[in-house]
Amino acid sequence: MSAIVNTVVKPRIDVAVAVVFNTHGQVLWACRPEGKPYAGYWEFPGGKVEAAEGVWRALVRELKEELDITATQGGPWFLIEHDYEHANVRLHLYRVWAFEGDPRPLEKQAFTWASLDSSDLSPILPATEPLLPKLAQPVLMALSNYGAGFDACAKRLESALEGLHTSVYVQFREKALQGDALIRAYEHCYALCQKTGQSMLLNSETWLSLRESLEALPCPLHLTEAHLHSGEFANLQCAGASVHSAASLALAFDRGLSYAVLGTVHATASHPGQSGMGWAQFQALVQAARLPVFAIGGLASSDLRMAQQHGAHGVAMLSQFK
Ligand SMILES: Nc1nc2c([nH]c(=O)n2[C@H]2C[C@H](O)[C@@H](COP(=O)(O)OP(=O)(O)OP(=O)(O)O)O2)c(=O)[nH]1
Repeated sequence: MSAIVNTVVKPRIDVAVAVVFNTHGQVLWACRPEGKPYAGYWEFPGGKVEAAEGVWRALVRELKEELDITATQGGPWFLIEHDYEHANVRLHLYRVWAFEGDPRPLEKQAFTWASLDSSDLSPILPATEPLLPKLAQPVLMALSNYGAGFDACAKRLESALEGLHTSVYVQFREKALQGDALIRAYEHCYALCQKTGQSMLLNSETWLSLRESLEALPCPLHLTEAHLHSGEFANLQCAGASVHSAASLALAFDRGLSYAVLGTVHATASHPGQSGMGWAQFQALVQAARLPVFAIGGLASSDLRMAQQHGAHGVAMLSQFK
C-alpha cells in the first residue's frame, strides 16, 4: 500500500520591504508586533503587496500605516525568496532615500535608526539577516587602468581614495599589462588599498597573469563572465562577476556571489563599436535579480542616484572615478 503524502502547497506572497535611509546613512528598523508570526524579530518596515497594487504603492501604504511617514523617492534593489513555515515569501527590497514626516509607531511596535549591518539588533528575521552584508557593500567600484599610463592611473586613484569618507571597491583589472609592469601596477594598487582601508578585488583574467608571481590569492576575485560560466575558481573566494544577460545574473546568484556588474549602460571609448543598453534595458534586466547589481559603462559617481532609480546597487567606473 502506498503512503498518502499530504502536501499543502503554500502560495508565494509578494512583500514590499523598505530600506529607509536617513541623512546619516542609518536605516529604519522595526520590531514585529505581538500577534504576527516572528513577533519580537527586527525587520525592515513593509508588508504584503495587495492584488493589482504594485510594490512601490504597497511600500508607501505600509510605511504610512505602520510608521506615519510618506515615502517620496526610492528605487528597486533586488528580490529574494524564502520559505517560512507560515508562508513562502518573495521580498521586493526597495531603497527609500526621501520621505516626509517623523516616524512614530502606529502599531505599538518598537523602531529605531541603526546601521545597515546592525549587529546590535537581535533577533533579525531569518530571510533578512543573511542579506545585510550584501546590502552594506560599497556602492562605488573603481576599476584600475594602469595600462593606459602608470603615473596617470596612480595619481587618479591616489587622489580619489585618499581622504574619501566612504568605502569603495577597487577592482584591479589590467588587460594590457604583463610581467614587471603588471607586478608594479599590482603592488601600487595593493599598497594604496591597504593604506586607505579600501577593499581590493582582483579580476579573474588578471589573476591568471599574476598568479605565478604571487604566493596566494591576495583578495577576493571578480569573475569575468566567461569564468562565471566555466565554473572556474570555485575553490577560491569570489566576490562578484561581470554579466551581460539575465541568465548570467541568475548564475551569479546561484554561485553565491555578493554582487554582479551589468553593462554597458552607455557607449564608451573602452568598448568601441558596442552600443549601450540604456537605462530602460538595464532596469528590465535587473528587475528579477536576486543580488545587488552595479551598473557600468560611461558612468561617473554623479550618476549614482540615476542608477539606483533604475534598480542598481551602485556604479562601477573606469576613468570617471575622481
Ligand atoms: N516587512 C518585512 N517583512 C519581512 C522581512 N523579512 C522577511 O522575511 N519578511 C517576511 C515576514 C512576513 O512573512 C512577510 C511580511 O508579512 P507581514 O505579515 O509583516 O505583512 P503585513 O504587514 O501586510 O501583515 P498583515 O497586515 O497581513 O498582518 O515577509 C523584512 O525585512 N521586512
